[in-house]
Amino acid sequence: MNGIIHIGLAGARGRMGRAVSTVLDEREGMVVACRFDRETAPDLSRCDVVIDFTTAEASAALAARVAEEGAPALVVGSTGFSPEQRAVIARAAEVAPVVLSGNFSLGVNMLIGLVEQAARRLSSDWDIEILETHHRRKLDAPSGTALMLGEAAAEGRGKALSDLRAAPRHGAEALREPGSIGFASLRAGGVVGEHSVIFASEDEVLTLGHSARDRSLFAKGAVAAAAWVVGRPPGLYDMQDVLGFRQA
Ligand SMILES: NC(=O)C1=CN([C@@H]2O[C@H](COP(=O)(O)OP(=O)(O)OC[C@H]3O[C@@H](n4cnc5c(N)ncnc54)[C@H](OP(=O)(O)O)[C@@H]3O)[C@@H](O)[C@H]2O)C=CC1
Ligand SMILES: O=C(O)C1=N[C@H](C(=O)O)C[C@H](O)C1
Repeated sequence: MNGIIHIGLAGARGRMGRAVSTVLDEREGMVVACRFDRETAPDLSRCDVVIDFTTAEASAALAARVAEEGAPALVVGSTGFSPEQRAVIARAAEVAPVVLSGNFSLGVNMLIGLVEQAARRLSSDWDIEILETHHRRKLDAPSGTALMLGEAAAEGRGKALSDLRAAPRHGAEALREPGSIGFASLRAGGVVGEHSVIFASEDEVLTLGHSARDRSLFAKGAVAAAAWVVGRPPGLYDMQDVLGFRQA
């Protein structure tokens, strides 16, 4: 490896692929060994790690190849996965190190801990609602970040998100279920990514939130994750691991 980390870039022509490319241009010790897109089949043998911002389907297909070939390491930023697609990524993580995160920003990964703590401390008569706003071209909803925040809130309540997640509200049967966690998604213009977690009792409202100003922050986090994951044992990691938040 001669000290240089060889990066594969999946989704290289996309918004995030271009942002990662720009960060790597300035980064010593890392070179882009190959760029993949919809038409190009990746030559995985040329990469130590692939940074992947594509689609849930494309990321699952890439993970299936890693599961077969045992390499390279993966940093997966795509969102909108089905349980089956997540299972394919978990299989890849049995043979190679994989960092999977719906958000690579430091701020959101701090927020996850704060939300978990608030949900744990505030009694269940505080309703929890999660609101996210993204640009008009985003394919999936709720965002991957909103789901991670929902999982943190559910963990604070000692439950799995699947037990507490409210059905989308629409029409006459939309009354709030006590203890549920609701999600709302807005799509507008060029918004990079806004997330709020609202805790509301009868008398007061606590809002914890994060605002992303530029995609480069996700790109910098993904590049940091790539530097961290190369040489790790196989396993499914996330940004809490990369940032060392899980050790404390
Ligand atoms: N974890 C995080 O911090 C962040 C995650 N994201 C997530 O990253 C993903 C990509 O976002 P974004 O860059 O905005 O989206 P874009 O649509 O701009 O880019 C996606 C890219 O993936 C390519 N692609 C699609 N299908 C395949 C395939 N089968 N094989 C290879 N490449 C493929 C597209 O190619 P083509 O143009 O030909 O369709 C496109 O270049 C989304 O899931 C988004 O939610 C985004 C920001 C931050
Ligand atoms: O699609 C995006 O743009 C983003 N997707 C991620 C998500 O689904 O949470 C992260 C970020 O909010 C931007």
